[in-house]
Amino acid sequence: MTQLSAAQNKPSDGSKALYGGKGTRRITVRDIALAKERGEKWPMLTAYDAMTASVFDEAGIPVILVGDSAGNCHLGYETTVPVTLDQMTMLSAAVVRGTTRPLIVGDLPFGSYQEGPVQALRSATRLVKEAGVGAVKLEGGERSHAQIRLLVESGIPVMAHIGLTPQSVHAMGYRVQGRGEEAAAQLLRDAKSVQDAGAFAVVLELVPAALAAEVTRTLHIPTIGIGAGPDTDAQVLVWTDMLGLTPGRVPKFVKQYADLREVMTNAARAYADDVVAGTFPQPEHSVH
Ligand SMILES: Nc1nc(=O)c2c([nH]1)NC[C@@H]1CN(c3ccc(C(=O)N[C@@H](CCC(=O)O)C(=O)O)cc3)CN21
Ligand SMILES: CC(C)C(=O)C(=O)O
Ligand SMILES: [Mg+2]
Repeated sequence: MTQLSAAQNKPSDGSKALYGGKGTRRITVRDIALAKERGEKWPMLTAYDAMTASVFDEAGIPVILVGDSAGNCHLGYETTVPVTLDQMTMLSAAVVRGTTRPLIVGDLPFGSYQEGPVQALRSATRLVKEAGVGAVKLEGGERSHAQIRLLVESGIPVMAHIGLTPQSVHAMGYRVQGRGEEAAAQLLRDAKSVQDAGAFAVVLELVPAALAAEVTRTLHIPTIGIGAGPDTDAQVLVWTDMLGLTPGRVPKFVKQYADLREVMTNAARAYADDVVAGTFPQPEHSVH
């Protein structure tokens, strides 16, 4: 085992960076903290299954979020609201099994932590013990302070999530947050509150770029932006959005890096055409 060297300010496995580093052991929240000190930007992606997660591991993605966006991106619901803790436990366990290097963060679904800190600890404990995640994420700033505090005191690293919090869609819609003086001040209070509660990082969703930059300068924990401009410490995207697999509209902050829907549709049609024409299977696909 190599020792963590705070003096050299490097990840403990000797690799140079979260992304592009060569280490094979799991990335920890300590490595994430050191990246902010180095001023290093890093990428996060969601994943909901072992196979997709193994691709992102191979690509060097250092942090994978098993998002409750699995609700609309993997399970066919309209929103994230119906997703259950049982479902998140199963999907998180698959992502852990499919990876060796990335830190796996399990999203706590709606209804699994809002009752209070004790419920939050019971839910987070399932993701840690049954799925094997290295951290959990929950939505809310000041309103989730007590939950974050108890989880952190209990030894579970917590990623916070403020700005647009999709589990509250029925109350807030999918609107930009932190616009105007009052709302900006509230977002800053939320950011400081989750940091004070012990969160190791915070997602800023759909907030004005200048405000996200201010939060990033103010906090000592890393900020992870989604629709929050270029000046956060990290970025996150939903994997089916950036690879062109999400059915229907995607948020305008998404950059699409591939069109997997087209690739898969063409492949399925080519296979179907072969079957109908009798050109698949060929002798090499048969046993004799
Ligand atoms: N496929 C997918 N991608 C996501 O990024 C995502 C999910 N699902 N599900 C959970 C949450 C919900 N998110 C959303 C959903 C909708 C908008 C949206 O419609 N935004 C408008 C802008 C609204 C405004 O300007 O006020 C847009 O057109 O992008 C944004 C984020 C982000 N998360
Ligand atoms: C969009 C990210 C931050 C998320 O919470 C999810 O994918 O569920
Ligand atoms: Mg989520």
